[in-house]
Amino acid sequence: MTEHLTIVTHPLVQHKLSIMRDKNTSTASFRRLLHEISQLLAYEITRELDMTTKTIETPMETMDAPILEGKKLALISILRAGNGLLDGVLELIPAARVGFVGLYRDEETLEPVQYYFKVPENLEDRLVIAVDPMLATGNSSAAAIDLLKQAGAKNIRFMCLLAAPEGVARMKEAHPDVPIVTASLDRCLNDKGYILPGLGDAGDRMFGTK
Ligand SMILES: O=P(O)(O)OC[C@H]1O[C@H](OP(=O)(O)OP(=O)(O)O)[C@H](O)[C@@H]1O
Ligand SMILES: O=c1cc[nH]c(=O)[nH]1
Ligand SMILES: [Mg+2]
Repeated sequence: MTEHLTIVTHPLVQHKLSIMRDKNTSTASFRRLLHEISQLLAYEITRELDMTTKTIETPMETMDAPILEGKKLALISILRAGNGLLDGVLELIPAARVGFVGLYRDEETLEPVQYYFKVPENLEDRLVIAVDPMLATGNSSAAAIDLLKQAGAKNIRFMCLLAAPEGVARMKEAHPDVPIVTASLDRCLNDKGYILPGLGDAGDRMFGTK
């Protein structure tokens, strides 16, 4: 991908996102819509995957059919809210390897606190797609991508549902080589680091906590 930021403006994505933003939307609906949107974002983030061909026999004749090239992908969920995007993408790319980076944001400092890290081997040979619905200050995603690079990842893309301009700028400074695919670039952060207009705390809304 060449663009640093891609906003998926497809009407289906935007319609589903508006329902998710509504504070009266239930936990069950929120989770289902995030699952659906994850697949539409996956369609965009995988648009330029490298292809090769394989010779196959159709019932009619022989053909060189297009297939994905290279090693399998690695999908990395930034816990816990990343899991809301993970399953949908994994349905589309069932052979992908999966890793987890456990981070939560300290509510006072807005700095990420790491509690877990487990990723597939040979990250350097894989396309790595990191997923987290919210890019707010960018501290969590920048830290997660630091860890993935330390583990060897070289070709990384980041998928989120909502991005704040502050988070996009932070990512561009820290990781200019990591393209971001999002459903929306929102207005700004509030003084507690929440995205406006946003949708609240994605983890709490999808898991019914708080
Ligand atoms: O860009 P930032 O300012 O770092 O904020 C974004 C982070 O905040 C949320 O996670 P949270 O800390 O709420 O943890 P959770 O996923 O366990 O709910 C979200 O899922 C991101 O990981
Ligand atoms: O608005 C925000 C910001 C960070 N994390 C969330 O879940 N929501
Ligand atoms: Mg998180």
